[in-house]
Amino acid sequence: MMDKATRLKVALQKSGRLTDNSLDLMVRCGLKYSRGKDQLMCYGENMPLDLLFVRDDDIPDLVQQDVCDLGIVGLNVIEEKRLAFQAKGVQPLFDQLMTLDYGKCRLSIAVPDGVEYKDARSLHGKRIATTYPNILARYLRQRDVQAEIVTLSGAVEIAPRLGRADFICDLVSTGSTLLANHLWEAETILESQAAIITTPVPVSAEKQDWIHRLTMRIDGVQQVKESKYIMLHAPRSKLADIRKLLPGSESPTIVPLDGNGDKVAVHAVCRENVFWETLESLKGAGASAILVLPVEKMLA
Ligand SMILES: Nc1ncnc2c1ncn2[C@@H]1O[C@H](COP(=O)(O)OP(=O)(O)OP(=O)(O)O)[C@@H](O)[C@H]1O
Ligand SMILES: O=P(O)(O)OC[C@H]1O[C@H](OP(=O)(O)OP(=O)(O)O)[C@H](O)[C@@H]1O
Ligand SMILES: [Mg+2]
Repeated sequence: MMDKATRLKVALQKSGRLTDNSLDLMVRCGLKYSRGKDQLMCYGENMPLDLLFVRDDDIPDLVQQDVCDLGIVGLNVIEEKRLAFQAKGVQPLFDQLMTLDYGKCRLSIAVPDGVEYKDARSLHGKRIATTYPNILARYLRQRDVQAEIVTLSGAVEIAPRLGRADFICDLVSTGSTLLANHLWEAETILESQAAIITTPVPVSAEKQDWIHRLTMRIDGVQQVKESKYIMLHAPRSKLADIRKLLPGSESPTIVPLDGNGDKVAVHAVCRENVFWETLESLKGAGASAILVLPVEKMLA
């Protein structure tokens, strides 16, 4: 096992929307861990990698200050911090390594029911409540709109009812929070999902190697989620039709069947979900003995 200085430190959200998915991702990448007594750290038992649990807003700073080598956080927070650093004349040091397939949401302007909104000019001279003042300020600046930004750290959706703002700029996913608060989504200003950020401060060769391995494993984990392995028998004459029906597959393996010159076995990895409709179409095209198997691990 490597010594402390060579162990990767990864910052994750302590408790919130990204926590379960982030921890699950690490486990799928092979991490076995034991949790510290204070619940603030997890120690990797089979990889030189430890997890730190913090507020998501602190993750870019921890990576910026090189306290952590990697952090998993939403693009919304990354962008807000990047702009906040720039506004203070500080060079943002963290780099974006890769995006992840969860935490998908958007930062949108929302308007109280019954209030009109045509385009960004409708915001002119108004008060807008948000947790993302820098992203909103950039949006307004780019459209030459002057408005007052009311920065709140949470519960932004109730600001109009409290008379603190005319509009809000907040995260939306299903839209149910807006609906419950009598607001409607007028415009999206940023699309977001979880991402991994990394310190560009040079790390040791061992750490770099583990960052590379982790990236490859995450790629593999994200790819297998939708992937299926299909096996079927097909008449040689129908192969072209059947190949067209295999969703998102690269060149399939074609194996002759012993004692049956007309038929072959087709094996293919399909990188998209395989629905019953696809199996029915395959059968209709002449396929038989169709098997669909889950893919557990994949390394490109
Ligand atoms: N409704 C949603 N659907 C999907 N992803 C979301 C949703 N809301 C937020 N997110 C993403 O998850 C991140 C964390 O959201 P959460 O609401 O847990 O943050 P928080 O309240 O700021 O937590 P913390 O206590 O860590 O500061 C957001 O920054 C965003 O990237
Ligand atoms: O469009 P929806 O699906 O309703 O999601 C949007 C809501 O989700 C997030 O809050 P979250 O529920 O994570 O709680 P929080 O406000 O305590 O951060 C976000 O801040 C919105 O309020
Ligand atoms: Mg937060």
